[in-house]
Amino acid sequence: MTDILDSTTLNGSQAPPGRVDRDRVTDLIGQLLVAIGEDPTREGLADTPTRVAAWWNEFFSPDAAVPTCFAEQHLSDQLVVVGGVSVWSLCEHHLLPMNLNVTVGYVPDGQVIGLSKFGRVAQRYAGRFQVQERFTRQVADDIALAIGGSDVAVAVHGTHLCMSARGVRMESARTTTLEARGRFETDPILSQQFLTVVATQWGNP
Ligand SMILES: Nc1nc2c(ncn2[C@@H]2O[C@H](COP(=O)(O)OP(=O)(O)OP(=O)(O)O)[C@@H](O)[C@H]2O)c(=O)[nH]1
Ligand SMILES: [Zn+2]
Repeated sequence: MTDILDSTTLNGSQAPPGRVDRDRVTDLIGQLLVAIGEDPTREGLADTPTRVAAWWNEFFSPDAAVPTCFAEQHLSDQLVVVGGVSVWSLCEHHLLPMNLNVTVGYVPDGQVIGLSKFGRVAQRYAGRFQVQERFTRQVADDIALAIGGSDVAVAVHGTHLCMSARGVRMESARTTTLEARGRFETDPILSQQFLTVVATQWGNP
């Protein structure tokens, strides 16, 4: 397990993905089809390598800028929670999809973050090979950077196809990760308020 979850990959400093060589991927997918006993020239598969290469190109997100913030001097004590941010990533152990349902909470201190940016931050880190724990930390890091403070909480509810559709085959298994920083770590009332909103948003999936 150590090589899967070591401190290098969990510390949020993962390099952004590089450029996809679509011609090479197309060629390799054709080879993969042969290797698993298929005929890549048959009608139904003829365009599959090109489509799969297009998908890999689409999957890897470009690196994004720091989220836009707006000055709101009078706001310094309000809990803001943005939920329903659902993104698809790929687990880096099996290259199978994971759905990550993200809820972010923060306390503005003189500025607020543009609401769409929570989705953009989540998409940025979903568009690479991931483990849920690292994704959760990376989202928290970016939001903390944007607000220039540490009062940030990120909760992620994950469904991993590598656990549901193969291997141990537990369809209902869900993984929850929570990164609570600053006042979300030290203030039990704020923490409870955030978790109550999270529970309300997630319902009983
Ligand atoms: N901690 C963590 N583990 C993950 C995540 N995604 C997948 N995994 C796990 O990564 C592990 C890989 O284990 P291995 O023993 O190397 O691979 P495997 O033989 O295919 O394991 P099984 O999935 O148990 O069949 C599995 O336990 C997966 O459930 C994730 O986001 N976080
Ligand atoms: Zn996996």
